[in-house]
Amino acid sequence: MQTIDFVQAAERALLYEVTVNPKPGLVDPSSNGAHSDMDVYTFIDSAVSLQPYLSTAVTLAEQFNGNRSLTALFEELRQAGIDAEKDMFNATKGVNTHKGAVFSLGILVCATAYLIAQAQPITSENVSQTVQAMLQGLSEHDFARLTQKPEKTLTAGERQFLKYGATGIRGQAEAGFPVVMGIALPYLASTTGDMNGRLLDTLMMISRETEDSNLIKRAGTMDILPWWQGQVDAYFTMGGSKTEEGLNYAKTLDNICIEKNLSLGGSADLLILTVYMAIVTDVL
Ligand SMILES: CC(C)(COP(=O)(O)OP(=O)(O)OC[C@H]1O[C@@H](n2cnc3c(N)ncnc32)[C@H](O[C@H]2O[C@H](COP(=O)(O)OP(=O)(O)OP(=O)(O)O)[C@@H](O)[C@H]2O)[C@@H]1O)[C@@H](O)C(=O)NCCC(=O)NCCS
Ligand SMILES: Nc1ncnc2[nH]cnc12
Repeated sequence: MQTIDFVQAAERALLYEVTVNPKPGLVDPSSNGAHSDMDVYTFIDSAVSLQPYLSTAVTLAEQFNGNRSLTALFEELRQAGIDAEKDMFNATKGVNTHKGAVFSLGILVCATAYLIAQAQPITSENVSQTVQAMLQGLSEHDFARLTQKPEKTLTAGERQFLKYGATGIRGQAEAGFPVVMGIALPYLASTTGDMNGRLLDTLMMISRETEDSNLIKRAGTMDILPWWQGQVDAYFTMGGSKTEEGLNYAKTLDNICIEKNLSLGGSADLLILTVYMAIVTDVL
């Protein structure tokens, strides 16, 4: 059986993501992007605050009675995730750094620890299938009674489901994270060069393929998605992180995002998941 420190892998993934630069609209060591209330130190504090929760995700998986449905494992994890969100907000003094990651990374840590506990290999196919089994019926459950919820209390993801039918993070997770497993991880594996460039290009690739509810919320329209795809295509046409022109364009995109108050929080979360998977499958 493989010996993997899942918590360390998850912490590395959180810290690698915030370090990558220049990320358009997002926080990194050279820019706070379109976020006036946080910086890279806020993310370090947030990442460290999640350690106990990530350990709990491993323990829940290891102690799970395999005769029950995996949806029961997710329900236990979700309770722990709600507490972890509070720890995160305490650590960041109320700023939302890793709300999406608490959910998504917790699921991946739990799914990978479960596979090892069941003496199964960690492959993207196995992880994706385990996640799908854990989250079966999630969108239907969460979106079922939204029309009865007071308008003011709706989250960005809930609003976008009602307005556009976009299932956001829930849809992505329930499908076993296809952008991570099918696009981002193979893409990262195919890249060469320095770590920062490889991860920056992977983030840009992810953002091209994702309905990022953070981007849609900030823009106030789904029309932002084709516009953003055009920007990413221009970045890659210039050679991406491999050329000075491409890197300068990433900086230009950061300035455009700051000016338009746009951010790619959902894509950043998917990069965290991709790095986590890359570490536990020896791609990185
Ligand atoms: C399922 C939960 C994630 C809760 O979902 P919720 O409906 O509360 O939130 P969403 O708006 O759907 O988005 C959650 C975060 O997921 C990230 N994300 C967005 N799109 C995707 C995607 N396509 N794939 C993966 N991940 C995605 C994103 O996180 C990042 O952005 C954050 C900032 O975004 P946002 O929250 O929109 O913005 P604000 O904080 O308001 O500030 P501004 O930046 O706009 O100023 C950043 O932190 C990243 O992490 C989305 O934010 C889960 O939390 C859950 O299950 N909660 C418990 C709920 C529950 O059980 N309720 C009980 C009834 S069922
Ligand atoms: N680097 C980052 N900047 C802003 N929001 C994020 N959510 C996850 N990572 C982020």
